[in-house]
Parts: sequence; structure tokens; C-alpha cells
Amino acid sequence: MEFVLIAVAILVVGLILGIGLLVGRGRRTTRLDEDAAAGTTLTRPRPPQPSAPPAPAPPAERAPPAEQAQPDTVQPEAPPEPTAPLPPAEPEPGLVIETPPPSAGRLVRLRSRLARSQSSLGRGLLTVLARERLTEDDWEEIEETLLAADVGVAATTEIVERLRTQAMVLATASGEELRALLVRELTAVLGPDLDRSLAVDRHDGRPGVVLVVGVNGAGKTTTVGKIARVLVGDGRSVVLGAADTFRAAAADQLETWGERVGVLTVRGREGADPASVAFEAARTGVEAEVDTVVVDTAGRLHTKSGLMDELGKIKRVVEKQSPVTEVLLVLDATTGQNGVIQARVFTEAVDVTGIVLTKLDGTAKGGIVISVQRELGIPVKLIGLGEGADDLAPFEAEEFAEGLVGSAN
Ligand SMILES: Nc1nc2c(ncn2[C@@H]2O[C@H](COP(=O)(O)OP(=O)(O)OP(=O)(O)O)[C@@H](O)[C@H]2O)c(=O)[nH]1
Repeated sequence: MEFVLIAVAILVVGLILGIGLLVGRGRRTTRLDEDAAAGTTLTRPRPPQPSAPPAPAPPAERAPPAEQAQPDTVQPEAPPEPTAPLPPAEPEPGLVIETPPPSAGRLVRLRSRLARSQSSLGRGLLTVLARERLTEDDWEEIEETLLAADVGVAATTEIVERLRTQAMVLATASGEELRALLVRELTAVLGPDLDRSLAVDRHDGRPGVVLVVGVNGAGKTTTVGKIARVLVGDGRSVVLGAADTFRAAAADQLETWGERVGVLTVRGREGADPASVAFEAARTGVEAEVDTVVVDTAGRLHTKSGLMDELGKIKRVVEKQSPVTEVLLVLDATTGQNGVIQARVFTEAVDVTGIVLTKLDGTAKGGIVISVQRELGIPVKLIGLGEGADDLAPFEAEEFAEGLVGSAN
């Protein structure tokens, strides 16, 4: 009996201790949360910080319609997302607004930047073509030179065939004549008659909207800034939209580009809905009656359907305000065939109307212009030839071919 009483007593003491421990833990949890609210330990999401200006609720007619993922299904209107744009940064005191040069003739000024392509492609071809009688080995060398410069198989075959038909002429041609002939042949495969004009004009009393798409790091944000300068230099009024809300620095970067040429940048908070920022940019452009709104987008290649949804939504939402007149895909020329594969994903997601090839100054593979155009069936409209603010030029087939082949001496 005594034994039983001792066992019961031990059990009761154990129970009391166990309950005490559990209660203690519960308190600790509570305390952590209280600490978090006081700003010492963060264990749950914080409420919005006071440093961010409170977002005024946008009036109903101004708010972009929230849309669902499926582009072609009509969804009931959901409440708008609170993504009012942040006010533009105050311009720095004493900031001088620059007047960029017009875009015409820029490629002539910048074509010496194609030096790396020129020495491997242009000079390589001229050296072989200058040989007295071209053997099969020589033709193979020509083919290899073209392929090494990323001209692509189909265009390489075409160029070699065209040159072969002129073998008689080649045999007697002077250095200068050979040069001219090569420029002519390269110009022909570059599509001299393609329409490369940028659709940036107002339509039905509303601004033309240019969406700029592409993978991160291709030079997209820089290119949007440079495009703003091209447009301002050509006498157009512009609003920029920083819809690459994925990276906060991208909006800062764009704002700086805009400020330099007196152009307003509409931006949202980091992580805001890109479509809402694009919508606000278009709305601002409509209200300010500018010629063109240029929108930088985030180039996340998470999944093809995700990209399609995002770009499709941006386009549809913007078009509630103003027509999307141009969709430019920015590609890094130094990424070669990889870039072309990435490009395909974008062309399937959105109706791309023009290509911008950046960083052509840093590559020996200038032939990428030819292969990208052919493989995607979309004209190259602008090319990036350096990090300078005005190192973006409208593409011109003959001037580009001249740059690849180089001068006669
Ligand atoms: N050499 C050279 N550099 C360029 C050219 N265009 C852009 N760049 C550089 O490429 C780098 C990337 O440019 P960004 O504009 O930040 O690239 P992005 O695609 O916007 O990247 P995210 O903002 O991360 O999406 C920068 O250092 C640019 O200066 C070009 O034509 N030539």
C-alpha cells in the first residue's frame, strides 16, 4: 500500500512539472512576438514601415484592372491592387538637362566599335578572297570564318554560294573591289529592305507605347535609358515606366537616365505588380500628352507560362490606356546561340516587333545580327555599341556591313 502511495505521489509531482514547462514555453512564444512588434526580433511580417510614403488608394477609373493568369478568358473584375506609383525623385539641385544628339548617322560614328568582328570576320574573309585562285580548302576556310562569327548555317551557305558565283570576278578584282563586293554581299544577307523604323508615334491622340523585354543582364534597363535619349534627341516627348519591379536598383537606374534628359519615370515599390506600374506609366503619358511611353519590364525566365502571363497582362493592361506600338526584345550579342534560344521564349510569350542587340562592341561575333534576324524572322532595329549614354544606334544594313569589313587600308 505504501508502495502504491509513493508511486501516485511521484506521478502527481511529474504531472505538475510537465504542465509548468509547457506553460513556460507558451509564454516564451508570446514574448518573442511581443519583442518583434517592438522591433527587436522579427518573427512575423512587419506592418508597412513608416519610411515608405503611404500609397493613396487610386481612384477606381485609374486603377488597372486586376487580371487572372489565363490571357484569353474573361475574368470577373477583382479589386485593384494598391500600387500607386511613388512620386518621382526630386531632381538634384543644379542638375543640367542634356540634349542628346539625333539618332541619324549614329552607326557611322560608332561603327569602328565593331573592331573585334572586323578583325576576325571582315579581315579574315578579305584575306582568303584575295588569294589568286580559290581552292576547295579556301572555300571551307571562308565557311568556317562565317560560322565562327555566328552568321549561322543557312546564311553562311547563302553567302558562300553567292561568292562562288562571282569566282571569275574575284580572281581579277583589286583589293578595293573585293572590299566593295564583300560589303555588297553582306548587306544583301542583312536584309537591306526590312522595315526597321521604330513605331513610337502617337495613335488616335494617345502616346505610342514601347515595351522593352528580355532577360536580366542583357542590357535592358540601360537600353531603355538610351532609347529615351534617342527619342528625345529626335525631338519627341517621353515618359518612362520602371516595370522591372523585381530589382529596385533598376528603377533607380532608369530614373537617373530619365532625369538626365528631363524625362519623367513612373515607378512602383519593389515587388509591385509590373502591370500596374506599366498602366500608370501609360496613364501618365496619356495625361501629359507625350509622344511615347517606354516601359522596362522584368525579364524573369522562371517558366514560359509565367513569362507569358506577365508580359501578356502588361500588354493588355497598358492597352486600356494607349496602344502598344512596339515590343522590343533586348538580346546580348555576346551570348551567341544561347541568346537565340532565350529569344524564342520571349517571341512565344509576346508579339515581338523588333530586336535590340547589345554589346556588339565586345564581341567578335557580329554575324549574330544575321542569324538572329533569320532565325526569329524579326528585324534588328537598334544595336548597342558601348556603355556610353549615346552608344545605341538605329541599325542600317549597309553601314553595318561596312563596319564588319572595315576600310580599305
Ligand atoms: N559594352 C557594352 N555594355 C553594355 C551595352 N548595353 C548595356 N551594357 C552593359 O550591360 C550591363 C547590364 O545592363 P543593364 O541595363 O543593367 O541590364 P538589364 O538587362 O537591365 O539587367 P537587369 O536590370 O538585371 O534586368 C551594364 O553594365 C551596361 O552598361 C552595350 O551595348 N555595350
